[in-house]
Amino acid sequence: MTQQPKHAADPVLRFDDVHLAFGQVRAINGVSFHVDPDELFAIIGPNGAGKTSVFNVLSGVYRPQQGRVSLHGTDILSMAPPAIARLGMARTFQNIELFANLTVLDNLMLGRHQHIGYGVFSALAWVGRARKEELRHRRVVEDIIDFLELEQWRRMPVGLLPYGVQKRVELGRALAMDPKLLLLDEPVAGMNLEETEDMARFILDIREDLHIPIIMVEHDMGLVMDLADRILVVDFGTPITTGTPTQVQQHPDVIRAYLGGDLDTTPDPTAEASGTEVRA
Ligand SMILES: Nc1ncnc2c1ncn2[C@@H]1O[C@H](COP(=O)(O)OP(=O)(O)OP(=O)(O)O)[C@@H](O)[C@H]1O
Repeated sequence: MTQQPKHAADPVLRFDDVHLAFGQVRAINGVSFHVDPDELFAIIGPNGAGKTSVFNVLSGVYRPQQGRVSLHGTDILSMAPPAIARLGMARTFQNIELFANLTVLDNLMLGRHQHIGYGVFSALAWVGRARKEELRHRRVVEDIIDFLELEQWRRMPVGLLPYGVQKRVELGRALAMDPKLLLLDEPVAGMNLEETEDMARFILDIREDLHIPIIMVEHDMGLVMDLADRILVVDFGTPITTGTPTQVQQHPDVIRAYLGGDLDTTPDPTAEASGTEVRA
């Protein structure tokens, strides 16, 4: 995996006054934020608030009617999803999107080839070079397997693995793309407590050891408050506030938008999963 230098620099991402509507539905209504190098930035909001729409704009799936979005200074709004991915925007999904019949190793290799690979013609013309490239990709993938502690499952078809491990493989596939910015869409949804704790540790390691900035959309408020440097709160597509976890938790509009009550982040002892959903 490419280690990215730690430096105080321009934001990695600028998302500036973006508007996206589907007919009468304003999915994103004047949202602006930036992500700094090494930052773990979270986006929270009730169901239908527009969080996934922001990710779909970032990965080129949705094209907004208004606004500017740039990754390391490059305008991405006119680019197609594969080009944005090649630029370094890697994503995991709410619902796992892996090849269930392929092994962990093959899923990760595919993730790498899809976005970085060499063409058939270079393979024919430069057999030696292509082989070297292949070995290099293989080493990167092996590093990711070590990093995410996936050794014991490396030769197993992904479809046979426990849910939490499949989510980890998906994270690995995103890492295989050498991301400049990692988008995590509900990384712990549906996980039990142990799986959630494992995932939290890997997310922190990605930021601290690999220095890859992250945007995370997540409903588990305990996790968000523990991990995020800053949080953007949206409701009905409209930004409510951006701030540190403490600032956000105390913001009256945030409390109102969520519940008309407390933004409770203490674990629910009756909950089976990680149990830190926002509760009334
Ligand atoms: N392709 C689409 N066509 C029509 N409406 C859409 C489309 N995508 C999103 N929307 C609408 O935009 C709004 C925001 O949806 P979005 O999925 O971004 O919310 P969300 O915050 O991610 O919700 P959740 O937490 O439930 O995943 C919703 O009203 C949704 O129905």
